Amino acid sequence: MTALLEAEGVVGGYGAADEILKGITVTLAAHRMAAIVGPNGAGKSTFLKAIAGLVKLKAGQVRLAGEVLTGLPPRGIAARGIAFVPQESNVFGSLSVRENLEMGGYLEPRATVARRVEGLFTRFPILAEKRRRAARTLSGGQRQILAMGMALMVEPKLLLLDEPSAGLSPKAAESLFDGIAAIHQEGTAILMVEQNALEALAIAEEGIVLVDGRVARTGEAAALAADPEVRRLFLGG
Ligand SMILES: Nc1ncnc2c1ncn2[C@@H]1O[C@H](COP(=O)(O)OP(=O)(O)OP(=O)(O)O)[C@@H](O)[C@H]1O
Repeated sequence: MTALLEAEGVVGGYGAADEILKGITVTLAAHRMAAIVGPNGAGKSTFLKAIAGLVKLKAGQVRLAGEVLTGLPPRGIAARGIAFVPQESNVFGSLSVRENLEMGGYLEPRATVARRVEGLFTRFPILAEKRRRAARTLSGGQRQILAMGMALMVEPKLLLLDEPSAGLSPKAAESLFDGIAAIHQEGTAILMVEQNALEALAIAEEGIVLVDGRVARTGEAAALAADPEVRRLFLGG
């Protein structure tokens, strides 16, 4: 079986600091969910951006279903089925919830957009309830749901989530993780970077521990979360 996502020997970073990622190899099968965890500054967010085409690769390759993505602009990568939800500024504050969702699908035919918006309203009743409200009036958790909803408007094969629970209360984070688990159960592959490592590993199937730009451990998420050495060395106890 061809892996959905293959990152091979990925080296990259920003400007002069072009080796934040020091050779990362990761694969993800279709419909699977992996959580990327590890200490601050390990390069977790940078790795997601490298997959999305927002960080230039100095070496290595990224493939989706066997097709090489390396060198494509972010738009080209998105068109092939990868949707990236950044940590911040991921909704249009002055637009309504419905308009934000419509923006997410602006390249799709109108009837498709209408159908998918209705589907998201069913999946996330809070979005239906607030459909006419400006996105800036939503709570942090609701805004993250909306940002994921916008990404889902193109029915991506792979959803990249950059610290979706950042800044949320524990209760809001829990509810957000329920939403992410539901999206995954409906068949979308997810690669998620999280500070809330144990919560993320609890809903993911696979775990990837990044430390200083390298893969320190990979494995079944539940096994990693239960491993005392992983907890002590990489997850802060
Ligand atoms: N736009 C940028 N320009 C230059 N350096 C950056 C930029 N963004 C991040 N870095 C640096 O890259 C390194 C890795 O950052 P990254 O955000 O990927 O880490 P992380 O593992 O996601 O950790 P955190 O949870 O703290 O965000 C850090 O040293 C950071 O200072």
